[in-house]
Amino acid sequence: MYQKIKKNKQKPIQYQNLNPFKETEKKYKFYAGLQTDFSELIDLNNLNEQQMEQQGIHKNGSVYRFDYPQGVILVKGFLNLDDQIRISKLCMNDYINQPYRTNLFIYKEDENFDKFIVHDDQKYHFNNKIRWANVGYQYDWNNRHYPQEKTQVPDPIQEISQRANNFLQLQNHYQSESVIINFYQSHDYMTGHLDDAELDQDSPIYSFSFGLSSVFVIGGPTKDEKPIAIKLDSGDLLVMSGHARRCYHGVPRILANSFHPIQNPFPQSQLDANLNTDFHVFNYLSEHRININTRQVYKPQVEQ
Ligand SMILES: O=C(O)CCC(=O)C(=O)O
Ligand SMILES: [Fe+2]
Repeated sequence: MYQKIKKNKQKPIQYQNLNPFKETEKKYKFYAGLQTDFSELIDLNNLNEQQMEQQGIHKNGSVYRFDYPQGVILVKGFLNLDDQIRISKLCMNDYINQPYRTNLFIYKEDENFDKFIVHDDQKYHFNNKIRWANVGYQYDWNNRHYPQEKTQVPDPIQEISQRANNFLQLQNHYQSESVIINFYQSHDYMTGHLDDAELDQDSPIYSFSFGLSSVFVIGGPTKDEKPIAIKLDSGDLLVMSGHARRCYHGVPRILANSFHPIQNPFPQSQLDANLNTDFHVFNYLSEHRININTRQVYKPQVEQ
């Protein structure tokens, strides 16, 4: 199911008796002038072994498996910076064009939208009205199902999906069939939802993060279960497998000023008149977040 990425209206929700899921979303949302308590946010860069044990998190190299919700797996730094820039550039330049679809195409606001354009050495432009793009099987909004028609999932996205599945060995055959690419500005958020449109509710969702870090919340099959909140950084792979595939999740917060790759590929000394698009993509990523999540819509042909 696609969720509209929403602009933050900057007003705390006032209702009483919020369910536990909404309560957590509210806690992490950005409200101008209000401080957020991040003390319960799980940042795997900063947890020691004892804290991980207390929270039911099992580490093996860069892979973190969660007891709750069962089936959540986070691989830190799964994609290196080159991959992050290469794939983000494709999202911004290619995957927003026909035959793929975006929210603008569906809502017919403006089909001749601008795409990512480098104006000059210093500037880039991306039409921020584009909130999401969909490649692969196209979800039919009017009839609320996946139609048979489909575009091809582009090779670079197939490749990272296969790489994720091979790395974690979650199932023998994984076919990336429908992919949503979300574009977030720094005050955007995505409300809690289930991804329940796919007939295959058992194959994992592989979800890749690019650019600004975010607060990702995931709870249970209803909003009555209190979710956990995990910090996702650029390059991370978040997996919703098994039980977690059917759990409510969302992104209540994008964290401003949080994109700090260890090595800067564009040191000032190398910046000259030949600036390439990669530099602009890098700058875009320091002010925005891109998420790619891939689903298998139908059951794999070959049984496990
Ligand atoms: O942006 C994210 O990390 C999650 C996106 C998501 O849940 C979705 O597109 O269904
Ligand atoms: Fe989702």
